[in-house]
Amino acid sequence: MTCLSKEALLVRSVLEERGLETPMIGTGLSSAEKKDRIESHFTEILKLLELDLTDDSLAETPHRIAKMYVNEIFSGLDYSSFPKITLIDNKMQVDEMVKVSDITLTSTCEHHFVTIDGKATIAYIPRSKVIGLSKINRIVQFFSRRPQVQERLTQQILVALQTLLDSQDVAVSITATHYCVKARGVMDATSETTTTSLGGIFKSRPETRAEFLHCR
Ligand SMILES: Nc1nc2c(ncn2[C@@H]2O[C@H](COP(=O)(O)OP(=O)(O)OP(=O)(O)O)[C@@H](O)[C@H]2O)c(=O)[nH]1
Ligand SMILES: [Zn+2]
Repeated sequence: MTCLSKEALLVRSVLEERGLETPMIGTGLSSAEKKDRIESHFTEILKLLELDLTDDSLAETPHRIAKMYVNEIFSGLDYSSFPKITLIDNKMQVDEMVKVSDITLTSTCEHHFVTIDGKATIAYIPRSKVIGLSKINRIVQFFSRRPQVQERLTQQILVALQTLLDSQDVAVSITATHYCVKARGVMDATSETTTTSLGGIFKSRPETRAEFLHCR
């Protein structure tokens, strides 16, 4: 069994406590076992669609999907993929907002298992700790690599950062295109969805909230 980092364990326990963890059941299966089983089920799905799996283009598709689910697009279901977090003491006494804009976000809609394609903007006010910038992008990436609803994704990122920074003063905004809205169903090619989660001073102080929401 992989040993989880103390940051991964802490974030998971706070999300569970707050009822924000992705609903999961434990199977006890290894990654290799999961991939084997997913491959075999996808073989059945493709056959039910009457696709010929002896065709050289399709033959490896169940295997590719299994690998993609476990190693890539759903790897954030496993806390052993939680990023290594670098925090440094705020010796430089930064007390103004640090904001990272337009973070690439690619996730998967849990209702239809198609892509959510968006961008995240994240800000925090440093207190005792400053976080390595790329770690913010990596946390976005980790929680995006799950079947998601955008509202939960936004909250998970907020609470993970609040926990790691030991401060409530964090803000997260996500704007995304849902391919379940764009490429099927209602077929709306232009609408975007914005979700925002604000903590601490971002919620309580209108000027800070406005600076986050309106200034680039
Ligand atoms: N709140 C929220 N809803 C989402 C998200 N992703 C997809 N949905 C919605 O989930 C709903 C599922 O509704 P259903 O009526 O069960 O599914 P459906 O028959 O495929 O519905 P249509 O998409 O309207 O064709 C749809 O309205 C989706 O647009 C998300 O991130 N947040
Ligand atoms: Zn959907």
